[in-house]
Amino acid sequence: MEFVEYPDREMLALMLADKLTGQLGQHLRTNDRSSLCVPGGTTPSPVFDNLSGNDLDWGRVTVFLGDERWVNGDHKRSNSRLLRRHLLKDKAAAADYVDLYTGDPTPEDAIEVLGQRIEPHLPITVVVLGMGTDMHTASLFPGAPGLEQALAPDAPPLMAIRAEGADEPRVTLTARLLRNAIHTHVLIMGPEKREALERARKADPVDAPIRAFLDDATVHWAE
Ligand SMILES: O=C1O[C@H](COP(=O)(O)O)[C@@H](O)[C@H](O)[C@H]1O
Repeated sequence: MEFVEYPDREMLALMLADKLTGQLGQHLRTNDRSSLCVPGGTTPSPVFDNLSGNDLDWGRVTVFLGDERWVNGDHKRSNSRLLRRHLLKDKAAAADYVDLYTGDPTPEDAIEVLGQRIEPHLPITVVVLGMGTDMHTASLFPGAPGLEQALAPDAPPLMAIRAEGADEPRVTLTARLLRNAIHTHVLIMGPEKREALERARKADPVDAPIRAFLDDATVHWAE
């Protein structure tokens, strides 16, 4: 694991956005298309705001979330809503977006079609993961029924998750897809998440799902 500490959140947002742009651009030099998998939640919007204005051949980039909350796209807890407001605008409006919310009554109803939507964009070129203070990442929550399967090397591409720590049913990419990304970044801010990261480093992925991704990740942190 590489750990990068920034003097402040603004600097983190600027420098991480440039790093992601560079890695996607480099990949596009030798490939027709690149894929960018990003987190939702409360942390990444400043990174997205910077990223959306960066020069990149966005028309050859496919963007999707690592997880989605099973709510309408205009709901305030929708991760897609966050992306539409902060990432899929400006220069990045040209990117292709694969929405994980289908409008089906439950995420279980959509799992098969979502697998088909994501499959053409694998392996993920660049994944950015967030983390909660409970050490969940994407919607891989400690204690969630099915978590062991979602962490297994033979997991399906996506799974529906219903966890105590989550307010609504979710859909998540499984560890198999997320771990196979070419470049892996973890984005965390604040002292509580830094402490959680230290706990996760000593834990088992079943108790601290973010642990499954740390060995190959660059962790970006600012107070
Ligand atoms: O519920 C979620 O939580 C994590 C962490 O979110 P944050 O609000 O603590 O930044 C996020 O990475 C995930 O995509 C989201 O659905």
